[in-house]
Amino acid sequence: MQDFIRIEGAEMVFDTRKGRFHALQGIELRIAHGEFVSLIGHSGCGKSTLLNLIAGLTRPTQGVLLCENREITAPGPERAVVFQNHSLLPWLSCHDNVYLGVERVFGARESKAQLRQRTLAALELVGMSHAIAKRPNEVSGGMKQRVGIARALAMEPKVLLMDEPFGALDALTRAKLQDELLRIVARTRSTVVMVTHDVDEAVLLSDRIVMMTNGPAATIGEIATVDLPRPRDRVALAEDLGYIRLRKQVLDFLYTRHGEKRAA
Ligand SMILES: Nc1ncnc2c1ncn2[C@@H]1O[C@H](COP(=O)(O)OP(=O)(O)OP(=O)(O)O)[C@@H](O)[C@H]1O
Repeated sequence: MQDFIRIEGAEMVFDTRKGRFHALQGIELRIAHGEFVSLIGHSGCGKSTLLNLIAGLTRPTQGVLLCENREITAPGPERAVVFQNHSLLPWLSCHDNVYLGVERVFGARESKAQLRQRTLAALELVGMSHAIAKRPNEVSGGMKQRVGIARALAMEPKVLLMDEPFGALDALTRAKLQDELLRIVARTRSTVVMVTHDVDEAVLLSDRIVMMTNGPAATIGEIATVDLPRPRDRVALAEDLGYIRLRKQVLDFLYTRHGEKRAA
């Protein structure tokens, strides 16, 4: 399998007012084209820091990150990011929020009609065709998140980087969007790297789950391969022995072997 993203010996040290803070060390990871990889670990272990390195929003203090054999040195349209809080522009309609991203990527070579077509197709993919004229404050949290995902998908990124994309949603909306993401990714065959705190979400969606140790100097502790067949059905999986085993493997890692350190 050809590596699509390669992370070699990545380390991240932040300069803070209290001195240097060693967030990540010795990160080695290879992600194949079309793979869905989750990053899971306790709060503050460095999941977002690692995602930001892949996004090119920050540079590692040591090591190298490559996307298709090219070093990642800055953000690029081939690596779209979806954040927990949708980050839509409040003064633009849902349509225009997506259109803006589409225009940035394809505006130089495509007509306005083509750009509009891309925008509408992406909004349809996430089930938001009915609300294209609404502004973000006129739709629910789950709908805003869908528009954020549509904006990222419409830019046809080679990799979708998601930082707890469903973290701010209620459990039912979250389940619905997870199922939708499963369908979308099956259709688009996107490569996805997703940060999550949610063990069930990680097992349901991923091909591999990257479990991170606690910081400071967090690193990859273990990687679980999720060999459950797709398409996956959350209700059927609840009784699947493979699913239960994987869930336990991640829970053991997080709570038995790498329990969160508590202040005394
Ligand atoms: N710009 C920064 N400057 C200084 N320290 C930082 C910076 N960004 C992150 N950190 C520190 O690095 C560590 C990892 O942070 P990060 O946000 O990556 O963790 P996380 O696993 O994503 O946490 P959470 O699950 O709570 O979102 C934390 O201790 C955080 O305080």
